[in-house]
Amino acid sequence: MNGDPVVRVRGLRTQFGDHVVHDGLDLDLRRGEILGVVGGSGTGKSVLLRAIVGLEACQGGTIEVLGKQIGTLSGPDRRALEQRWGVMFQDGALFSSLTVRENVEVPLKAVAGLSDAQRQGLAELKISMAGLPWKANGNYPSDLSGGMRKRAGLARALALDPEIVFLDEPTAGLDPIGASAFDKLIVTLRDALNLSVFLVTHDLDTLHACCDRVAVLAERKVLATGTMAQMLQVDHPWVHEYFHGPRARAATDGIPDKD
Ligand SMILES: Nc1ncnc2c1ncn2[C@@H]1O[C@H](COP(=O)(O)OP(=O)(O)OP(=O)(O)O)[C@@H](O)[C@H]1O
Repeated sequence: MNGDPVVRVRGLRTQFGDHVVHDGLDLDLRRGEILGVVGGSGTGKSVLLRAIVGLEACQGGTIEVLGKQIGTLSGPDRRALEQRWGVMFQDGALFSSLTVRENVEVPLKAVAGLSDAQRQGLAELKISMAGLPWKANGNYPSDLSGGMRKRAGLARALALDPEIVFLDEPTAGLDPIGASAFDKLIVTLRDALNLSVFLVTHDLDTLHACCDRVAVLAERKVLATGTMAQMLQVDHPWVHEYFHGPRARAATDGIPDKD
């Protein structure tokens, strides 16, 4: 990991009507890191993710991804940049009428020159990298458990060999064993594929197991960033309660600090 940011957000402002979600928000995602983005419900974690990938309009500030400023790119440049990241939305956002393999093939259709067989082969590879069994290729999303649907969403996010992966609450709704397996998968894939990972979560276990740094959203901005150990020193009521509360103590029990 080095200090070179692959995502650089400065002075971001987003709002819906009169409701200002972010105001003067600054954030970096460094190359090769797993950054956990936390905050209370409604603090704008998902809106931030969507703004970075260009799915949400911004009312101020700048967002650079891989050195390119989102919002100033021509159509072809924008599409080329979009191929360098993958997004896993909270519910997987899979097409219900397509099999898992067909879902993963969707982004691959943007790649010119791939035969049907090559596209299928690549999709099957990503599905297996996401830890799904072979037979899942032909399953429809409705045939899958919640955890398997998340893995299918992850396979689709990996389809184009991205440099950055955005994960929106990847362990929400999973049982603790499934969540822990997913945490390990994220770290394994980051290491194997040299990914930079922007990970929105409420899950303290995930923060401990995966994240190199944490960014806390509160009061419409990023209030604090740092390692888990540094978060314990932050003197702010919400941050203190989150990182020192009973759930935090349960999550840290027996787990050594990352640093
Ligand atoms: N399309 C929209 N129109 C109006 N308001 C919106 C829209 N999308 C999000 N919001 C509002 O923006 C705020 C931030 O939403 P967001 O989904 O980013 O929160 P969050 O931090 O991800 O919350 P949670 O942890 O509960 O998922 C919320 O108040 C939400 O109601």
